Amino acid sequence: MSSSQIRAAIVGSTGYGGVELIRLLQSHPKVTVTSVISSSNSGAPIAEGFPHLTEIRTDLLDGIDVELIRAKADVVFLATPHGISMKLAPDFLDAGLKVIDLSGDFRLKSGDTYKQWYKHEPADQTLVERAVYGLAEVYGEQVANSDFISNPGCFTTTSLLGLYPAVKSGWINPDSIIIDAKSGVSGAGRGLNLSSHYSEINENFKAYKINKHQHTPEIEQVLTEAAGRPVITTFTTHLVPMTRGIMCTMYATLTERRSSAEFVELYRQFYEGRKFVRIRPDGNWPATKEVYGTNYCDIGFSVDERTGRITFISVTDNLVKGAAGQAIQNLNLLMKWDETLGLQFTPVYP
Ligand SMILES: NC(=O)C1=CN([C@@H]2O[C@H](COP(=O)(O)OP(=O)(O)OC[C@H]3O[C@@H](n4cnc5c(N)ncnc54)[C@H](OP(=O)(O)O)[C@@H]3O)[C@@H](O)[C@H]2O)C=CC1
Ligand SMILES: CC(=O)N[C@@H](CCC(=O)OP(=O)(O)O)C(=O)O
Repeated sequence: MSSSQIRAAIVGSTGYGGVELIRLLQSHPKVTVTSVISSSNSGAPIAEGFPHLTEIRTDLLDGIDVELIRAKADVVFLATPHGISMKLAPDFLDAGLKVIDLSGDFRLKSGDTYKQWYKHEPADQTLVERAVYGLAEVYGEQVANSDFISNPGCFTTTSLLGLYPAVKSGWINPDSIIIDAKSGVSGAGRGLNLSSHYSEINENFKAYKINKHQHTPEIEQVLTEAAGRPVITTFTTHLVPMTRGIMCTMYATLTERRSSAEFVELYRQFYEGRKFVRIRPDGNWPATKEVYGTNYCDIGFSVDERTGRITFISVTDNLVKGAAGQAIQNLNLLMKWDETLGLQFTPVYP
């Protein structure tokens, strides 16, 4: 292994986020996965539960052993549930590892807000402040100067990439924003629960966590920073009978008369040089299949002159840009590599 390469460990490697990290990192030119970790199944070959991973080099699941992982890895991804990441991160950071956490534990800067929305005690405030919020296209510079990244939520990434430039520029009234979000079922993770059974989901379309979704304060935290004043928003999530994909349809009132073409230009300038955000031309709106299996976020616009409102459509693959892909993009930024390393895929289509 050349000195420009690093070794990665994945905790929660038997979940959807962890398995996606394994898949994507197999083709990363500078990262070798040296430890895949399971809290419930250590010692077993990973291919036992995931036959599609038969070819991967590191095949035996390790347990959670900080000393062992420190000896084997330079960076650790925590693809673990809320409440668990906050218990694991301190020891890995103390051991000198870089940590990229996919959970919500370090995203909200206010412990009271975390407690209100996640319904359990927040992480240690010093660690919360140390974590850089890894919305890569917006906070990439801070990511590059950190060793501890809090990867954003999947809905949050999709919503914020679609809204941030418009709020930052003052082109929309942030108080008027409504976010209507839909996700494929893998967004709920691999664990079994009634609401994601086949017969509950198939040929069904349902809203959930209305006005209670944990990504609401995360979205508001970033929009507040963009607007320079407090922003609250309406955010509704729906489950769609598909495996991967998120679409956020978002509405806001314009502060001045502007055309869709002007929004296209504003966004192209804002995201110039950022390969994973693709701005659609006027009159062209993205669909989830057009980003499937990739780290892209595609965004389209439609200004309605009749109502003075704009509709934004933003799509991602929840497991890639919404989770494992953005986590790797953040690793690339943190290592000061090209942010696209190991992430240049063409969407799977049809
Ligand atoms: N699915 C998605 O689209 C997205 C998920 N996320 C976040 O990423 C994280 C992982 O999500 P996802 O992969 O979907 O979830 P899954 O439920 O599919 O997997 C979570 C994994 O965490 C491990 N785990 C559970 N309890 C513990 C524990 N006490 N200690 C250590 N590990 C534990 C389990 O593996 P084992 O039993 O083998 O240890 C399990 O496979 C979550 O925080 C989620 O909110 C973020 C964005 C999108
Ligand atoms: C379909 C589905 O259930 N999705 C999950 C979001 C998963 C995710 O990105 O969020 P966290 O990391 O914040 O859990 C949800 O709505 O809670």
